[in-house]
Amino acid sequence: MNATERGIREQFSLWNKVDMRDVHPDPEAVTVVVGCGTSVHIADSIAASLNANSAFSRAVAGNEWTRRPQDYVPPSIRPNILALSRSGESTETVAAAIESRRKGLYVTAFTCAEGASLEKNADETVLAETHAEEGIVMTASASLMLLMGLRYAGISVTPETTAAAETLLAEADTQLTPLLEGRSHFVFLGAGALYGVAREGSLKLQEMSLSQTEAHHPLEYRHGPISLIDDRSLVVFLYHPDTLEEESILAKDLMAKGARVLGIGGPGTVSLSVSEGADVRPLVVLPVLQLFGEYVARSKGLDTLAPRHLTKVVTIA
Ligand SMILES: N[C@@H]1[C@@H](O)[C@H](O)[C@@H](COP(=O)(O)O)O[C@@H]1O
Repeated sequence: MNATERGIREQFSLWNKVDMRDVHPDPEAVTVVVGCGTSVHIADSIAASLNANSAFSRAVAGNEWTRRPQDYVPPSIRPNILALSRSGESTETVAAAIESRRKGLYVTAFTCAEGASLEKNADETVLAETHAEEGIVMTASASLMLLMGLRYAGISVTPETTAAAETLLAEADTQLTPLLEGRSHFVFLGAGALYGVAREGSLKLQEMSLSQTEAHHPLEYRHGPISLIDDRSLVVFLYHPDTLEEESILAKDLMAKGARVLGIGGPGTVSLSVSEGADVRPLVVLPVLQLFGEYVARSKGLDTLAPRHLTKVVTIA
């Protein structure tokens, strides 16, 4: 087992160590959540969770926030910034924090890197302890920042949530191999706060297994992308409990067209049940998406420790 896979399987003990102290959004302010790569996908789930808990928020990619903030939030609004970065050194995220503070905006950082540039350029920082040996691909660190974001949004993440995620991963572990056989077209579907993690599942699969993948809101899939479905398709369906019925009808339709469906929290060729509620579901399902990438990589004979063309941190001179 390489460090990437170990990071996925052994992350749960870290979840229960996260200390959030009293870090919460200002309910009167808009919160812009910034990051790059995995961190901006996690940001998307956090922003959805903040909105659902009455704190207006949106996720913006680091460089977009630095270069054209007016395209995301009107200049008359002065948002607070939540910056996410495992390394604390991604150029675009650090630049977004610096530029935000230059304008007098309050910056909170979630990171795994104590003393890095992001912490130095934030008003407050919450640190997560991750595996020192985590590889290029973000796994436990992504889960930890999502957990922190859910707590930031006021959602209760308890040891029971951790246990539910661990049980789900163990169940997935026994079911994934037969699903993959003959499949080369991968789709991730998720609604609301599950959309960010659907995108993250898709990114994980690209990074780990060099596969072409896509992520969509479930009912958007009928509006064009469905034309690609055939007997090479594998759809990872992250069911939202509020829209289970309409999503189940879509899954049935996809299976009738030849797709296999990994149904997480709903029906599929393989169905995994999720005991926890909608608010923590993005976190509970995330390790399964990480393990999915590992399985597809293994089926292609690829090592996920150091995927081609990727570095752990992207710094731009
Ligand atoms: N290859 C890594 C990605 O896996 C990571 O998601 C991104 C953001 O990193 P960080 O969270 O450290 O800012 O950086 C690089 O592109």
